[in-house]
Amino acid sequence: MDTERQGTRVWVLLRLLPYLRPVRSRMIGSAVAVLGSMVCGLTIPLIILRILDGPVAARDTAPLPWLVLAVAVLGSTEAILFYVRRRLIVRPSTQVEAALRMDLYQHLQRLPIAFHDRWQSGQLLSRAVSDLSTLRRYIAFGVIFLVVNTLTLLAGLAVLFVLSPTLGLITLVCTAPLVLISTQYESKYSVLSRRSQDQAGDLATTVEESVLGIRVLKAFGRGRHLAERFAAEAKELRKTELHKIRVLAVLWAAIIMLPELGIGAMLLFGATGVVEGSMTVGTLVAGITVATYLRWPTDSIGWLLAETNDAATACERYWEVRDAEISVTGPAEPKRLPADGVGSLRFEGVHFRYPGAERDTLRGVDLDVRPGETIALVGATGSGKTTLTALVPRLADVTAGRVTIDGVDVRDLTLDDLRTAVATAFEEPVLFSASVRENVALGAEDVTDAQVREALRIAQAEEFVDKLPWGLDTRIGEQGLSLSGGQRQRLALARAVLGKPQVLVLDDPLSALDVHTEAEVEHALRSVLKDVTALVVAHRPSTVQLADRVAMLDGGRIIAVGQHSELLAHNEDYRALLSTMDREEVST
Ligand SMILES: Nc1ncnc2c1ncn2[C@@H]1O[C@H](COP(=O)(O)OP(=O)(O)OP(=O)(O)O)[C@@H](O)[C@H]1O
Repeated sequence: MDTERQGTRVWVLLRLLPYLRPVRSRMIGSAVAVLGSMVCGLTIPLIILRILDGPVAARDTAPLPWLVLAVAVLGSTEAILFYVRRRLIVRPSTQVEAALRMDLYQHLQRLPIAFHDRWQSGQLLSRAVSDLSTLRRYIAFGVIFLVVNTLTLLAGLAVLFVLSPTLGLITLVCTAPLVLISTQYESKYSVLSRRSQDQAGDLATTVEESVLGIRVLKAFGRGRHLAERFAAEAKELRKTELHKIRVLAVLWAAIIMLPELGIGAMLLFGATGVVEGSMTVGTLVAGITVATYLRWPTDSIGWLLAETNDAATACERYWEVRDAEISVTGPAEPKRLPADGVGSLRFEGVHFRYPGAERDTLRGVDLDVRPGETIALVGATGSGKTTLTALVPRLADVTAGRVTIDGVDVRDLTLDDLRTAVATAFEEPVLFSASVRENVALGAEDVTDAQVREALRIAQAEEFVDKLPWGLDTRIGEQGLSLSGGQRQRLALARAVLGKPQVLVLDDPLSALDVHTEAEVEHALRSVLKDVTALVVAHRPSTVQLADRVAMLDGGRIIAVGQHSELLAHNEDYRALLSTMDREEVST
């Protein structure tokens, strides 16, 4: 890895510092505790040396109890400090993880729809969950042990050199290659381990898809095709797992062999030294004990460096999302909607281009939706209807031109004011696993039951909600799966009208419904649209019938505006479009 890249990786980790600041005393305390425990561990061999070269050599047991007591005290302190480290670090590491996760979540809420269109939800989920746990583990363990184990290794080698340069040199000769080998193999292992996780994820997706899509697969007789895909993926995963085991086998062979060779060499040179009188037994035993103590710090360095690598990758993935620009923001000097506003909605010379697209999706749209009027937006698929409606609540911003409500550019309003004035319902009603009340209020504060009931009444949903086992308190499952399509749509409409918005933007609420349910929702829509300015994307002639006027979009431009009957009588393109809508309706 080149130096510049290394530098960037260190930088992404350093960007965590502001999150660590509030917990720095506990982190430092934890590092000091673990350092203290290592010092205790390294001091014990020195007392063994004193025992062997003192009382044992002199055959004098008098100082023995004190020295043994010192070993016991040092041993217990080592254990207690280890415990203290763990206690000190648990809270800060989870606190940092929670703060990072909260900031990520808030950022995701504020990022524009264009961002969410580009990113797979699985990617965001894995960053919010597994990458942040990797970081927590690194903060709680990796970074502290990387520092402390390096210091212990250096201190241990220094002790060995002081005891006997020969023993020090032997340990150094065995330790250096071990650190190198483990660093190299750990990074190989971490690449393989990432690959096997990805492959296991792909395998799980194949299983999930084949279970969810079992009807389609059976109906089309494609079970065999998927089984072959599964077998190929499982084979790849097995290959990676075997590769992982081969890498681990080499690594562990080195981890076991090199220190044992070192101890063999120490025994050879040390025992010769003892026989020749150039080394005491105490020095030899203490040297071997220190060398044995250094095994964990030595073996772990490669693994801790790999953990650092993983943490830097997790961090990079985290900042990638956090650095994504929030392009839709409130204005520095917001304006207010006029108090006597009537809810007129205008598009003036609106252009819009999706980020990265080569041409504009909307190319100069002018449209005036009068107060209280409902305009149905029709056009061939891909003509830009949904895109145009997204500009009103600022799910995206115009590239040129402007959208105004009562003469005020929507970009001059605070996002809160704008989203109080404009309510939206989408073609696919999204409901959350919560009660009916919570789904309708959707986090709006100070909403009374009477208001929720009124919204349900307007959306013709009160009757069926009252028949649910716990009325407003009935929890509806994820995506409202326990409700019918028409019921879900009516709840989404109730949500839209709850705050009595001045402007309603609806993406055809009738399009995904069967004929019977459509009638129920159509009834609801009539009631919802009565007193509000509305722009409704229409995919069906039945939706068009609900509107006062119709605007026809073609290739990102409005090509005709007028009453349905007028357009039907005089506009050839409109008649052609309606006949395709009719055909689609018959075929659904
Ligand atoms: N996130 C996006 N990034 C790039 N291009 C997009 C994006 N979303 C839509 N488009 C493109 O913009 C054009 C207009 O799409 P839009 O969804 O507004 O059409 P529509 O008229 O609502 O179509 P439909 O009737 O099928 O819903 C299409 O060509 C589409 O491919």
